[in-house]
Amino acid sequence: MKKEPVNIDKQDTVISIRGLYKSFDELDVLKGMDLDLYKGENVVVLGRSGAGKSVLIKLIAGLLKPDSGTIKVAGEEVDKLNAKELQELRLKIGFLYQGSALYDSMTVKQNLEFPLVRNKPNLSRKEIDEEINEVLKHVRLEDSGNKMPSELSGGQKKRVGLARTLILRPDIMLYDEPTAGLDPVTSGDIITLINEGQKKYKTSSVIITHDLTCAKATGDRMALIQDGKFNREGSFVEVFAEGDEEARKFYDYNFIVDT
Ligand SMILES: Nc1ncnc2c1ncn2[C@@H]1O[C@H](COP(=O)(O)OP(=O)(O)OP(=O)(O)O)[C@@H](O)[C@H]1O
Repeated sequence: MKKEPVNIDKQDTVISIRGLYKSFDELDVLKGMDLDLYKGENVVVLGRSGAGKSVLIKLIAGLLKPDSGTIKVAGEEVDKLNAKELQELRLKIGFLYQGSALYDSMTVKQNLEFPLVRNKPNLSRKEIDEEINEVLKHVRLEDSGNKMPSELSGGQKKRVGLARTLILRPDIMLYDEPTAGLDPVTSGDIITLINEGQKKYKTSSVIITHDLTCAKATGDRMALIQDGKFNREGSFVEVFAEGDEEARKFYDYNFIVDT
C-alpha cells in the first residue's frame, strides 16, 4: 500500500519543534529534537521501543513539560500557555490513544455526544444528531450507534475512538500506534480512515507507529528517532532504502516484502 500524494502547504507550519530536551531523572529521552509538521501533512514518527515517541506527542499536547526547547502548535508556544489557553489549544488537537478509552457504560452515540456537548454547549439537538451521524458514517459504523462498547470488536472500538476525536473537528491529529493489536485487514481499514480523514477534514497529523505498512501507507514523510533526535527524515525510501545499520534493522524486523 502506497500513500497517494496530497496537497501540503509548506508555507504553513502547524507544529514547529526546536531543540527539544526531555529527561526523567537520570534518563535523557529527547536530546535536542527538531521537527516541523506542515498543514495537510501526515508525518510518521518511527523509533525503537523507549525511543521517546509517546513522550513527544504528550509534549505536543501539553500533557508534559519540556526541560528546554520550544514547541509551537498552531502558532502557540505550548509551554507558555496558561490552563485556559492550553484547554483552547487542545480543542484543535485530536488524540487517538492506543486503547480507545471509550466509556463502557455509554452507548456508541453517547460516547460521541459526551465530548461534543461538553465542548460545544450551544448546539441544538438536531445539530448534535447530525454531527454524530456524520462521523459515524465516516467510520462506517452508522448502524452501531446504539451498541455498547462491549459489543464491538477491537477494530470497531478504534473506529469509535476515531469518530469521537473527529467530532470536534481537530486541525491536528496525534495517532499513537493506530494499528497496534489489529489484524492486517482491520489495520487496512484504519489506514484508509486516517487517509480519508486527512483529505475530508483537512487534518495535519503526527502518526506514531511500529507498523511499517501503516507508516508507508499513511505517511507523507517519515521521521526516525535515533538517540533522542530525528536523525533520518524524508520519504519512506529515503529513510530506509539507503538506510544506516539501525534503520535497516528496524526495517528488516518489520519484514516488508513489497517495497
Ligand atoms: N512519566 C514518566 N516518568 C518517567 N519515565 C518516563 C515517563 N514517561 C516516559 N518515560 C520513559 O521515557 C522513555 C520513552 O518512553 P516512551 O513511552 O516515549 O517510549 P516509546 O518510544 O513511545 O516506546 P514504545 O514504542 O514502547 O511505546 C522510556 O524509557 C520510559 O520509561
